[in-house]
Amino acid sequence: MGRKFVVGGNWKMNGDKNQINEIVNNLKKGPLDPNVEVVIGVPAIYLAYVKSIIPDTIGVAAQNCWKVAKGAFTGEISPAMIKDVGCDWVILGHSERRTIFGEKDDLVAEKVAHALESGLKVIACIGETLEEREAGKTEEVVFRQTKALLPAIGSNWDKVVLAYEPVWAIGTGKTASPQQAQDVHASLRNWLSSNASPDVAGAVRIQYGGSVTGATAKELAACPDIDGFLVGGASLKPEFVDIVNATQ
Ligand SMILES: O=C(CO)COP(=O)(O)O
Repeated sequence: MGRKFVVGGNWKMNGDKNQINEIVNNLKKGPLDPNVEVVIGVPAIYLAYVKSIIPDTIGVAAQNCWKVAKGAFTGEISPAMIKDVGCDWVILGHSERRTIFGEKDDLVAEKVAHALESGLKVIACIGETLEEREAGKTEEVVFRQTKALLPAIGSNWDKVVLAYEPVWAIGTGKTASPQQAQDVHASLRNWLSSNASPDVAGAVRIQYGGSVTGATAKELAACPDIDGFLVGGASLKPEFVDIVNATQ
């Protein structure tokens, strides 16, 4: 036990230098709970800029990367490049990558494997659609997505944070209830105990993502198997500080 709370801000394809300056100033002003790990997911083109103005206590993540170090892959970036500009994290398998860009479980796994081999830490996203939830398939989907990651992660679980993001809750204003989120987190941890190891299950941090706000964060954060958040829209706003501080 003793999992350190970890809050990610996924800016998605938002922000320009002016807005980034505002967000970073707000984070500097905080105050941010020193017991919480904070990682911001930045558009690739601004990674180096953000890294140059953000305090070292805040992690910086790319929102995607490719599965090899270099080569003829026009438009892609590699984990080696992310590291080269001083960043330590990448978000992989986000539902927007899966649905809009057609990324399947096996591609996400290849990306996770290469990112970890390259020395990046990974926020790996999983989560069911509304249709899957209504068909009673939430666990099946989340277990399938996680199973694909097991060989990719291997013994690197200490470099991985899982983000459970039900697709129906993302950007919709429909936050999962604390009970709904807790139930999935607990059953995922249970599944990991049998399919990875009890140690992994006990240690891995599972974030919840999907319409988290300053108003909903505290109750969610109080759930025993919720170890942090991956925040979209609210990570662009001053209330992100309240979300970081939700366990206080
Ligand atoms: O997709 C998300 C974070 O990765 C969640 O987005 P919202 O917080 O905007 O719903």
